[in-house]
This record gives sequence, structure tokens and C-alpha cells, in this order.
Amino acid sequence: MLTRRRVALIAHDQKKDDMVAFARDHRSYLASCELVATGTTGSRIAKACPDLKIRRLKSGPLGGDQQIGALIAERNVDLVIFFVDPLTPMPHDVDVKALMRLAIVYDIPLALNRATAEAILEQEEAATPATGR
Ligand SMILES: O=C(CO)COP(=O)(O)O
Repeated sequence: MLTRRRVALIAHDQKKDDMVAFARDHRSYLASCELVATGTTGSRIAKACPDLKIRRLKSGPLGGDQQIGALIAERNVDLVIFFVDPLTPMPHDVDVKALMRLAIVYDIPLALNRATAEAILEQEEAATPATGR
């Protein structure tokens, strides 16, 4: 049986519109995945794509990044798509770095911008033509 890909979606505020557009563009593939997201990112995607089932965690600054980090450490995530804003200081920067560090430690694919996320999903969509765009 084909196992569902477990994908974590996260976007900083300045990148949320980008994330929503990305999720819309790839919603048929994403619908075949188990989705988890930080709080506000998850709400924004769910509003734009009501067909997607998303498990929403806490908002990033309130522990959401740490929760995603824990899922990575427990090997419960296969892919992290995290649209990072490199131009705005974040109060929870240490949490962001910890999440990235764990993705590296556990060798989980980590897309930090849209170009990388597009490249990864293009490959995955090609491998699962039934869910292609
Ligand atoms: O801050 C975030 C990631 O560091 C994202 O959190 P939200 O999706 O709750 O805005």
C-alpha cells in the first residue's frame, strides 16, 4: 500500500501569500499527503483551499516551530516546506534555527524557498501522475 507523504507547511508572515499560492497550485498533490502546519499558516491555507485537510499546531512564535521540530525528531515528517522571511527579525529566531537544525540532523528534505519547494513537488508529482496538476 502506498503510504501518504507527511508534509509540514510553514511560512513567515511576509511569505504567507506565497505559501497560499503554492498550496493552491499544488492542491491536488497536497490532498494526497498528510499535512501539518503552524497555526496561522495552516489557517491561511485552509481558508484558501478548503478541500485540504491540515493538522494545525500552535503558531510559530508560541511553540509551533518546536512542535514541528519534535515531529521531525520522532520521524513523523517526510518533507518540510518552510517559506522563510530573511529580511525581518523574529522574536522566535532560536526556534526557527532549532527546527532547521533538526531537519539537517535527521536528513529530512527542507525547502526554505518557493523555487526549492517547486523543484521537489515537481519531482513528486511526476512520480504520482494520478495526483498531478
Ligand atoms: O512563525 C512561524 C514560523 O517560524 C510561522 O507561524 P505561523 O504559521 O503561526 O505564523
